[in-house]
Amino acid sequence: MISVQEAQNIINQNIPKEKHQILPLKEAFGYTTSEDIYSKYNIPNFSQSSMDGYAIRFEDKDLKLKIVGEMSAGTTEPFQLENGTACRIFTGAPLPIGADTVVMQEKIKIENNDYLIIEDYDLEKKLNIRDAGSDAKKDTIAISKDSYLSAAAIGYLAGIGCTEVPVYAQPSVSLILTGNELVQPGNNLEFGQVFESNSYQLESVLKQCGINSIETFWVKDDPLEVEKTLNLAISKTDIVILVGGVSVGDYDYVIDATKKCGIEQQFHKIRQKPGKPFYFGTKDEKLVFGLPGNPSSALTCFYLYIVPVLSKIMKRPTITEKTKATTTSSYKKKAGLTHFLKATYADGKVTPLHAQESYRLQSFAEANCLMILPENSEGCEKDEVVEIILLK
Ligand SMILES: Nc1nc2c(c(=O)[nH]1)N[C@H]1C(S)=C(S)[C@@H](COP(=O)(O)OP(=O)(O)OC[C@H]3O[C@@H](n4cnc5c(N)ncnc54)[C@H](O)[C@@H]3O)O[C@H]1N2
Ligand code: MOO
Repeated sequence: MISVQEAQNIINQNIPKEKHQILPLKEAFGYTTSEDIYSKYNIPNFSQSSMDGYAIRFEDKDLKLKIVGEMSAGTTEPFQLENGTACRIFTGAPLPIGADTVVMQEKIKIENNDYLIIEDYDLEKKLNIRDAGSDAKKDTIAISKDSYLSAAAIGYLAGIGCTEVPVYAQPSVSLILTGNELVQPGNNLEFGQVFESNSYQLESVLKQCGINSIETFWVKDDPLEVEKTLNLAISKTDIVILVGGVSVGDYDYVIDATKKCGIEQQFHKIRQKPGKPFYFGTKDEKLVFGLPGNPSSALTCFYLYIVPVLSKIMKRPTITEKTKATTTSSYKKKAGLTHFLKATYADGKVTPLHAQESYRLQSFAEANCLMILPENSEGCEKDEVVEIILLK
């Protein structure tokens, strides 16, 4: 058995190089750019009014100005503004040639229907004008390499006319759920049967990590079936996650199957609770994880070991964050294993929940963090500062 830190180090040493792909802009949300993105246009590509009002030459601000012409958003015909005149203008419209300032319509008076008197004592030259190229300059970097594409970033790229984005590719993932006892929700639960919940939580958290390409297989505790499915999964996808059957029982065939499929074991079993029987292996650039079947153990191991891998491959912000908090109660444990307790965190304080057993998901459903009690500790006292992993 190895320590949590050793397990994390071994996984880190085996993370494959990131791959690149070009995606249509509409599909790029949640990815990270793998190259600098240049703007092909000045945005805005003309001097633009940011208010409904009147375009003027600033030097004319104290004159009575004759209102000539109108510019509305979408006007494509240029208009020349002469001295001593003003032009009606609306938000988003191009500025007439010669105009350098826009006065809001709330700050003027109209005389004799078509004469403008300005009553804006704070008026400054260039007020209410968006300069050409002020949001993006032609042939300069609009969004740099390694930027996370949030909703706003996608909107910005659309606004500069971008249609395709170079991004770090997402790995494809297979999930293999093993167990004779498993039935899908929706069926009657017969004696000895268990509703299959791991695929539900793992598909959800994979999606949260930005993985859409997920192939899910359910197999019986049958050595040949496990081996055949693992061979298929590893030939088709970059990452394979087996669930259940990684322990020492007579029906736990996963470790044998990995050997038969030529997967090189990097480690099996970690000094931690829950999740002690966690397995990690590699085949060429492909990664194989064996999560313990107990749902709480499976999800804890996923957060600890698979979330960081996905975030590194895709250079995406991770959905977990390590920080410190003060305990609201004591918790006792034996030295020997690192414990990850389902807990709630608020205002700098962490409270371990009841129901820490690894078959139970009830407390996990309530938890927003995992509280870490190190291998050699015998627990914690109330008001002690401990490390926690926030789950976003
Ligand atoms: N003699 C020993 N027995 C066990 C040890 C050990 O060290 N010595 N370790 C225990 C620990 S810790 C864990 S964790 C489990 C892990 O076992 P497996 O990975 O082999 O998982 P299974 O036996 O297949 O299942 C465990 C448990 O989880 C339920 N399960 C499995 N898959 C699902 C699923 N998709 N959805 C919902 N529930 C699932 C399954 O029914 C079992 O109750 O081994 C201990 N034993
Ligand atoms: O370590 Mo197991 O994952 O606690 O039940």
